[in-house]
Amino acid sequence: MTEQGLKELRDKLDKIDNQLLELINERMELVHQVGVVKAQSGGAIYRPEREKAIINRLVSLNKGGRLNKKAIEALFLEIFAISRNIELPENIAYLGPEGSFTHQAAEARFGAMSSYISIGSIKGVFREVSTKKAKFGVIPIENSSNGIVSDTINCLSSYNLKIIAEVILDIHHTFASTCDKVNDIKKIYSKDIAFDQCHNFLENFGLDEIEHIPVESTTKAAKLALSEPNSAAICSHVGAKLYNLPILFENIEDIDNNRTRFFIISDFDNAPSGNDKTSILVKLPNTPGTLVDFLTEFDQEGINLTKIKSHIVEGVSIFFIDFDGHRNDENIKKIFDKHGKNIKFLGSYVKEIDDI
Ligand SMILES: C=C(O[C@@H]1C=C(C(=O)O)C=C[C@H]1O)C(=O)O
Repeated sequence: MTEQGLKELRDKLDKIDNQLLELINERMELVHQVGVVKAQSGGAIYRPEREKAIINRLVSLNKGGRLNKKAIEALFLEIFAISRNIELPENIAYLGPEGSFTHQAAEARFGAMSSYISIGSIKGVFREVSTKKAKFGVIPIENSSNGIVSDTINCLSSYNLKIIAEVILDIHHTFASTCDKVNDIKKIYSKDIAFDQCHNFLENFGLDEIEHIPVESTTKAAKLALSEPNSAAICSHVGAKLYNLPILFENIEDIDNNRTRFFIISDFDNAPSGNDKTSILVKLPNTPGTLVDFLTEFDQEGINLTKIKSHIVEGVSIFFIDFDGHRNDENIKKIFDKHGKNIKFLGSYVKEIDDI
């Protein structure tokens, strides 16, 4: 391509950017007006079901262009996040530290312009949202290799907050160190579950015999590995970058679909989107057949169960259950009417995935 050809293309791009800027500003003006209506009526700013409907509509409209679904989603989620900040700037508390996978999940949904507060414990995140220091909280609920996160279930049981969205993140670990040679590494820092998830890698490189030091987070592991000679960290790409720790190997996890599901919690209920999931906690009498009877009712009402996990909270056995549909659906209402006293409703939210 000639210099002239390149200049012409760039001139065209500049024109399109000018139009985009004008259109986005026009959009933000309307968003501001929506914000004023919401402020008058006390309506929730974040409407995940509306955002999902917009993305679905745009994806189905998009025939033949170069943008795929993932690109449309990434573009518009960022626009929505900026929109919400124009309606009302809001804080997001996440399970830290900075650079944690939960931080990544939070940024995937709330974009670059939101204000984030890193909190050291899951309970702390619930507290921030309950006391209204943050409008939203982001916490992990389960990982495909390590199962359910007990602290999150305990807090969902004891706090009166709602799950308003789920976020699924592919979890990749990196092996990072200031050492050039793997043989020079004498100790490895990481979070306990990350060691478990990278067992094959450690064995293949003869790193399973050296000292493994579990610390609270993979970000802290990166920080420690930077300051100590002959050490390494198993951490996220973002964590290594945060401390400028050289990455020796990427994607060292044993299974390639290592995923974590996160919940976004807040203080309001979502309207139905047409493709929702509902989560509940159920406490049933400890007598034979009660669980089977309870689950049979879902079958009779044609409700598709997607997850059931038993869990002990303060010595009492409870069940964490996910199923398709919204709390306002007629068949789901029937279950709540009948078993309301045994059920704690945790939230109905846009379904991102069947199961992890
Ligand atoms: C503008 C609104 O508020 C938020 C921003 C949206 C947007 O930018 O389109 C959509 C849903 C809400 O999360 C709205 O509710 O319509």
